Amino acid sequence: MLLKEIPRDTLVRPLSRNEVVGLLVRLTIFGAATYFSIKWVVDALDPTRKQKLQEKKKAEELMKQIGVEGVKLTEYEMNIASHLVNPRSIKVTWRDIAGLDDVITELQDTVILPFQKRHLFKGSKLFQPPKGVLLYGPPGCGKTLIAKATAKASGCQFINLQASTLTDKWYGESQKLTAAVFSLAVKIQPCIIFIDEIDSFLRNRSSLDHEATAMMKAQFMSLWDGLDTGTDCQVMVMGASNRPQDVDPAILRRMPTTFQINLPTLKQRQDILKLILTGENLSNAINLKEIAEKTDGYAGSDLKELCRDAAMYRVRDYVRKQQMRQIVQQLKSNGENEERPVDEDCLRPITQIDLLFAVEKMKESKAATSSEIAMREFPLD
Ligand SMILES: Nc1ncnc2c1ncn2[C@@H]1O[C@H](COP(=O)(O)OP(=O)(O)OP(=O)(O)O)[C@@H](O)[C@H]1O
Repeated sequence: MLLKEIPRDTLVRPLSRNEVVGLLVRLTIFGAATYFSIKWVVDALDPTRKQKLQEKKKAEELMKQIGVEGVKLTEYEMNIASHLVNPRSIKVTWRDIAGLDDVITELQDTVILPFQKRHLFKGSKLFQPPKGVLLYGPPGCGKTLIAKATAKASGCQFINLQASTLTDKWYGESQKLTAAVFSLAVKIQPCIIFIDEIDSFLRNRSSLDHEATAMMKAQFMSLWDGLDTGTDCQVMVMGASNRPQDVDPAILRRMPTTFQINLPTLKQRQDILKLILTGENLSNAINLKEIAEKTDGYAGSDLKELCRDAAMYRVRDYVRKQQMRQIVQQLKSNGENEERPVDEDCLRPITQIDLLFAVEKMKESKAATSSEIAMREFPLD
């Protein structure tokens, strides 16, 4: 029907109440349908939608596990929450760390006590847990172990933040995620934000930095400073680094509490070996001091690898012995194809010779890798 065909009276007369209500209902339905259609199209076009849904699900499960319920999280906080570690699920305790008693005692006094005895320190800015702690030293010496044991002992929530979580995102997203790290930590406090290899994440700022990276670092620092405002804020950033000299000095200033975790001394190596071999079937003639003496310059992770290797020799021996027995049994049964069960069913104990073999093997592989690195650093042509 054309507009001019509509009677003039109908056009100029005021609308009745029912007509206004009907118009409003139609407009509302149309608006809602348009909104949901656009939202559906935008969601369908979002390349990260699937990942976001997975992260949301994981985050919700983790929040439930750690007993934080009824806290409303934004989409970005959900993303960060998927990196939460339930302190109760952490297996590492102080007893799993050998030779670092001094570091552990100091950590207990300066970091864990203020978290555990919150009521004693309430209201005082001086007795808050430090806002930043740095663990530094060569690789494989127990920094990650210490961070995990700290989270377990303090009972704090633990955000295990990977640099890539913040840096791999689209332009602008990394800043929103950085903000979410701190806002989430405050919502679920007491909380430790752990950043392994902090040197690669918050390294010396340079003019070569991408604009987004530079902004993210500046924002990280200002949010970190913001934690200082409340006396009851129980959030701490804990960084671990093999190369503290590469960490931005402005970041280092924010981590005044530092713990140096060096390569283990002779006594510490002996303690680490003893701990690693606890519960294993060892021969009586084991002399761990001799092994510790032969492993100068080895990290805790090297000692673990060495013990694993030593333990494997007896497995190889066992398998060979089994094979020999089978051959002998087959020969004895004069070609009868019948397979007899092999009686011996346990491994022999780990011996000193196994450990010494493992030391020699590791020395060779260390020499080979260091000469390979030297070749890479000083190419022949
Ligand atoms: N003091 C120690 N006591 C017991 N085990 C140790 C100790 N130090 C290292 N280890 C062993 O070495 C492994 C690696 O240690 P960890 O990951 O904590 O080292 P890291 O210093 O964080 O190394 P990276 O810098 O490479 O991350 C541990 O899982 C543990 O088995």
